[in-house]
Amino acid sequence: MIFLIDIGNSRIKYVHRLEGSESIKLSAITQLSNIDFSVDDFANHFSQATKIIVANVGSSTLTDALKTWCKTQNVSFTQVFSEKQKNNVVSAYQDPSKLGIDRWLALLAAAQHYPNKNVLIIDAGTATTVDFLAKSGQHQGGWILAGIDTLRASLLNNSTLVTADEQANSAISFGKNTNDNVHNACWSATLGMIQQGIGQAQEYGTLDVIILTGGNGLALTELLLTETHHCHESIDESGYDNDKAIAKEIHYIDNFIFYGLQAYCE
Ligand SMILES: Nc1ncnc2c1ncn2[C@@H]1O[C@H](COP(=O)(O)OP(=O)(O)O)[C@@H](O)[C@H]1O
Ligand SMILES: CC(C)(COP(=O)(O)O)[C@@H](O)C(=O)NCCC(=O)O
Ligand SMILES: [K+]
Repeated sequence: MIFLIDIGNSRIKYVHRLEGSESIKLSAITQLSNIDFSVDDFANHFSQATKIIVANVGSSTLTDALKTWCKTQNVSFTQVFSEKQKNNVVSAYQDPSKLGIDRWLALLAAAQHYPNKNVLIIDAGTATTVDFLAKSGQHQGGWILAGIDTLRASLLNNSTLVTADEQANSAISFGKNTNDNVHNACWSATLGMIQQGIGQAQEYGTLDVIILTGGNGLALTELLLTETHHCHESIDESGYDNDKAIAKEIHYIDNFIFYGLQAYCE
């Protein structure tokens, strides 16, 4: 059984490939907090593995241990790294090896799922990243912002009277207590970056697809759909659409980077 593993700075996520007859399907995602996962867990999770393909943006401790474990179990181990080019995708980075492998894999997945389309990718995890892939396959770069939880933690760790709960549902209305002021600002700032990213992407022409993924991807997709007009809703008296559609398609895909990892299975 082939396992595809994505190690982020907060959570480890993995799927295994369901070798079907016609097309390769992926299992549901298993998601574990990094603090709840260690060498002792490998046998529990990967005992059926014949091959492991891993992408890691965290410390190498886990991947070093996993590589050793695979050797003892006679399991094939491959760790993937960002490249200058793969298939028709070309990295924008001056040093392509420095682009987060999760971002690189999402670019490959976007090119495979939406060929010849302008695609904006938002991966909302420990950090919220934005990447723009032009229809030519040329990555145009992006942004890295502290993720929703990271924004909140940075504020709490650097102030005295500011307090906030661990998690709160996503909202961007003005808060009337400290907790809501902190939480709603994190969501509003992140949504604002996404809206700025849409504007930057539209400089390259029609934005065909927006993909959101990552732990906070679903909440941000819902916010984007409700808070931003995504269709021609208002025509002013001059008859001009004064509200350009932001994209033809907006999708939340929770296991998006695993499709990019698939490109390294062959
Ligand atoms: N059930 C959950 N467990 C942990 N984090 C969650 C959960 N649901 C949403 N999140 C949010 O997702 C973020 C982690 O997303 P993820 O994409 O797994 O991060 P990374 O790839 O950086 O490890 C957390 O910071 C938190 O804000
Ligand atoms: C920005 C990231 C930390 C996001 O990772 P995550 O939020 O999934 O932990 C990761 O893509 C990364 O480590 N990037 C390297 C720096 C760069 O992409 O320029
Ligand atoms: K991630």
